[in-house]
Amino acid sequence: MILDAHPFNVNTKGHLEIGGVDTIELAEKYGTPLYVYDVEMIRNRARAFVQAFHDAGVTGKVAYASKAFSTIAMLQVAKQEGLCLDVISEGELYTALQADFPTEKIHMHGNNKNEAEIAMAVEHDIGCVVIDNFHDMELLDQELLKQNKTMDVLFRVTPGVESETHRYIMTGNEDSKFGLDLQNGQAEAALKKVLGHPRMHMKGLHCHIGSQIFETDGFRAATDILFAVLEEWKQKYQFESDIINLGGGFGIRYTEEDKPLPPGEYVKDMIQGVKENCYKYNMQFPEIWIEPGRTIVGDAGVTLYTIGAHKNIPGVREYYSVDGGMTDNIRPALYQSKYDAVIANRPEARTEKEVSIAGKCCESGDMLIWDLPVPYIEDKDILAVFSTGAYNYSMASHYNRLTKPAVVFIEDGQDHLVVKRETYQDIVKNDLSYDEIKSFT
Ligand SMILES: Cc1ncc(COP(=O)(O)O)c(C=O)c1O
Ligand SMILES: N[C@@H](CCCC[NH3+])C(=O)O
Repeated sequence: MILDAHPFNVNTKGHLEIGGVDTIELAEKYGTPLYVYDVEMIRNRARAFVQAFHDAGVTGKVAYASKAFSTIAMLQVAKQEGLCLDVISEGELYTALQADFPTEKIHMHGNNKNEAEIAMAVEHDIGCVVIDNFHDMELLDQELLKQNKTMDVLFRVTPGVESETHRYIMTGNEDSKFGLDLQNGQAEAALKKVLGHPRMHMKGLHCHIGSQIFETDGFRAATDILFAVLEEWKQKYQFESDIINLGGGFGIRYTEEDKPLPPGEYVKDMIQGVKENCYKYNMQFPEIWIEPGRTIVGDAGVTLYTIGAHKNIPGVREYYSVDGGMTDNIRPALYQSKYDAVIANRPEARTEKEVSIAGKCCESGDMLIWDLPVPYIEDKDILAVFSTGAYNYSMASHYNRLTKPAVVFIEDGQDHLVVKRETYQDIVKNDLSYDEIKSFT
């Protein structure tokens, strides 16, 4: 049964519940589509990563990759759990500042950081900037000079490891827009520029090999490559890395087919890989940093939709449409991602047929789930799609002028609205009418 693959219960009314709260009541109270998060699950994931370092007696930093789901309340949860934070844009940094996130725990990524982003990072004395290319380095240097400050930096490098994942979420391979290339000498040329630099303090290497990865081999391979380079740099430049950042990318369960490792397993294996390399090259043991995004929030999130139109094409397919779609979950259209779902008002009912769940956008590709086993379906049933906590709200759009759904957190058996549903006024608030244009000229 689909429900068995997901950590949610059914209450005495026979309804799906999240953190002890009835999803049907949530749908009635807040409307649909609705993103709902079980905050205890988020906290447990964060704690599992932190605990794994603690258990191993190793200094590690767990930075939540805020791109997965960035809202003020979420970043406050990350802060309460003592995590560090990755941001890749002014908007993500701004959200962190609004959440009063300790700036020294913020790391800035991005393959095209602009002057304003770098200036903001320097102004707020964030923990470090991850240099992705020479353009970054140049801008950072100028800004540090201007503000008369210093900054810790890491280099994001592409180790040339191909992770077993969709091509669009693979990032550690050589042919990637991200990072300084290790093979062709780019990273070494960058190192020469920062060594002994008065304002940039080179702290170590970073790599992120991809996303939704279920085994540890890729991380191990990347670690070996990073250390081989570090050994060369130690010999040539007496450089030793204080930090090794192995990125994020740990897989979660979307459907039964996905077999994720517990967070601690990834960490244990990474630590082992770093230990072996330090021993091999007789190097100091660096701090190990990781950057989980999806694993922290992914399966803690569920999206509730109301089922509307039904189209049966006998012998071909039965479609049910919901009141959201690619605007609140672009992943099936972008990566052919698969999702599980149940009818939240009768999640345990016997399945009778397979149907496909369509969104309401004007795109044939706006499909959320193909061939979902379901019981009988009635108009206005509530569909709960699992594992929508990462890269759904954060990648939402206004296509077809749909408003972005509200976000509700469930904690201690209580529901809290943490992002209001957008209104149509929100949608047009930046539009200028012809009357307004004329008044400017
Ligand atoms: C540099 C970096 N760190 C961390 C992450 C988070 O990845 P995930 O959400 O798969 O853990 C990403 C996104 O893939 C990334 O690009
Ligand atoms: N957004 C992607 C992953 C890429 C994350 C950032 N490098 C997803 O939904 O799976």
